[in-house]
Amino acid sequence: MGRFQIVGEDAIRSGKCTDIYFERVAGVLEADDVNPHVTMEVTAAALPDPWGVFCGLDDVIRLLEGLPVDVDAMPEGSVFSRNEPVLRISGRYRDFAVYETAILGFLCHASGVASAAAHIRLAARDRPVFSFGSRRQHPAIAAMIERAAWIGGVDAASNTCAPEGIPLAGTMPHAFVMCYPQPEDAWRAFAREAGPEVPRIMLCDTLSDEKVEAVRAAECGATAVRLDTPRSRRGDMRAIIEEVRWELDVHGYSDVKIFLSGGLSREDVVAYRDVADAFGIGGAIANAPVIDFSLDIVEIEGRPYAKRGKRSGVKQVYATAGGGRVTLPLTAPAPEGATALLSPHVRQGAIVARPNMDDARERVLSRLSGLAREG
Ligand SMILES: O=P(O)(O)OC[C@H]1O[C@H](OP(=O)(O)OP(=O)(O)O)[C@H](O)[C@@H]1O
Repeated sequence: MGRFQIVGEDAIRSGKCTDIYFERVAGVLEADDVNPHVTMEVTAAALPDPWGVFCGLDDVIRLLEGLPVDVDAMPEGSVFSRNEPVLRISGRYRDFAVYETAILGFLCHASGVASAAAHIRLAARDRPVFSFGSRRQHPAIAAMIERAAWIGGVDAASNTCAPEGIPLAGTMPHAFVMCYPQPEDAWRAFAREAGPEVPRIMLCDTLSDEKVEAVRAAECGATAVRLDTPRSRRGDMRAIIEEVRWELDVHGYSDVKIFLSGGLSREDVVAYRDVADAFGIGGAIANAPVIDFSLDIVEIEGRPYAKRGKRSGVKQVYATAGGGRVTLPLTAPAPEGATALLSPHVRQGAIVARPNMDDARERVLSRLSGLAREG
């Protein structure tokens, strides 16, 4: 262990970050010379919503690279439903059993964040959504959080360790405003000194009423005002936003946008999307419930075999020509005009297809626009 309570990449990669029961049974299997060829599938038996967004595959592939296994999976950014296999691994059990903990950890967490981001992206309609929640999670996983949020459809992320290519967004902390004698001094300084690429979004709730500060910030050069108070206004927030909008308009600042943040939930986004112009979302994305994926044997030595509650046999998920989805045994003929969703990613340890973050995001956004059209 180093300076922080963090498990290093080497420990994860070598299978040392695992549940102890895998190590205990590995010794038993080895002593008995038992090592069957198995296929295991990743499925979620229940979801917090009717659909989720599959994410975390990139890390799983990097983890399994070099092992004598085959991996087939849906592409990252695929929308999936309960009981649909999103990934399958084939190989000799002892060769990869110890990685189950890390495989599920990668997928459960990233898919939970991506799913929450996608549901909020859908709820926000045309309003921009920014990921502000890396401070709600361990800093060691900030890149994962921001990548999953980006794939889920947010428009930008706040953490400077977000993977390259994700646009960064941020305004100013309350502490910055409080470093100056008055908020106006802080806003003027920001308007004067921040780089030309930085939007002049002024935080307007530090000392006075939001509508008073909003008009003053507009006078100091704000292009948008950030209201970070929904959490503390206990049900009056909509009236406050409308009042701020009114005051900005009557004072000649109808082009100044209203940016909302602070403890926002998906329900808040629905409630305020007609009066707020953009949303900064922290915990509702970063602290999303994980997807409860499990990794189960469905075939041993070519024979369908599964524990109670799981369907035996290797499966394929098809997107049908009519826009539906069906899960069938891999041995069954594909429905006419259907597209198979699980495709090869690793063959005997060699990566044959690598996820692309932006393609994954496009996949989500395209599905969300379909869902939005369906209403
Ligand atoms: O509330 P969440 O949705 O989880 O989003 C993260 C919050 O963190 C920041 O506020 P914070 O009060 O921590 O700091 P600040 O006042 O300096 O911005 C940011 O302004 C959001 O309000």
